[in-house]
Amino acid sequence: MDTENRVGVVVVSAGRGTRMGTRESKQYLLLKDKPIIMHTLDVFERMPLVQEIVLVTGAEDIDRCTGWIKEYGLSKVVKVISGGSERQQSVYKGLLEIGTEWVMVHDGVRPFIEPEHVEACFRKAQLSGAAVLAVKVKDTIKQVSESGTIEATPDRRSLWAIHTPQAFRLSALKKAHEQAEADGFIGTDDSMLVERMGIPVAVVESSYTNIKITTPEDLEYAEFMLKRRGERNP
Ligand SMILES: Nc1ccn([C@@H]2O[C@H](COP(=O)(O)OP(=O)(O)OP(=O)(O)O)[C@@H](O)[C@H]2O)c(=O)n1
Ligand SMILES: C[C@](O)(CO)[C@H](O)COP(=O)(O)O
Repeated sequence: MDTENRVGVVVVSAGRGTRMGTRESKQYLLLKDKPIIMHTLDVFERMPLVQEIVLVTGAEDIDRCTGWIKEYGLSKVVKVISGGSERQQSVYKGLLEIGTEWVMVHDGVRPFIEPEHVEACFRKAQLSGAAVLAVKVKDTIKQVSESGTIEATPDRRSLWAIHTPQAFRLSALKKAHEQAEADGFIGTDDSMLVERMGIPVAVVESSYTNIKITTPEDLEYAEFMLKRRGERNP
């Protein structure tokens, strides 16, 4: 496969998981005896499209992650580095280690991403410059004031919940991060940084199962998802 058709992946895993409330950071909790982060890395490891993976983790977790990567035979993980205090800083540190023309950024705590959606996101980015996975919102979304009163009800037909991976030309994403840093701007995802550079970002439909494991009830759903996956691919 030529270099234009290969992509590097930054998997961010340096968060504390405060909303999960466990002593162990959520990305290292075991699902079917395997740390969540290893389930996530495994999806990208198996994709021919993926040339290299950079794992961004806590400084204190580098050694055990390196051990697991060997144990699970993840040959595409070329670097394990420490992240920053914000997700955005963790992503930027990962970008500095990527050597491919295209990059995808993925949350370490989204282990149920489907390879066909990863591929669709990358192909769309190659055509349009930048692309993210997302799902249409199912609820009615309200904008609520600090005092707890509804201020606005945006038209649901235009609302999407944004997922990862998010795919970009590496040079464009790096530039967007550097501009955000210079402006003191912190975004909750990478596409926000690219959008503010005036670059259009395409949205590709993902699956509702691509959850970000965030709060305790997500773990029960994750167990269910793994069981279902095991039954489908015994
Ligand atoms: N400084 C940070 C913060 C977050 N992340 C990663 O970004 C992803 C999405 O973040 P989130 O789910 O919010 O994770 P946490 O920040 O760990 O969770 P919380 O906000 O509940 O503390 C996770 O894989 C997390 O490890 C990161 O690499 N570096
Ligand atoms: C990048 C992201 O997963 C897209 O939904 C999300 O914005 C991460 O936000 P968090 O505050 O770190 O959970």
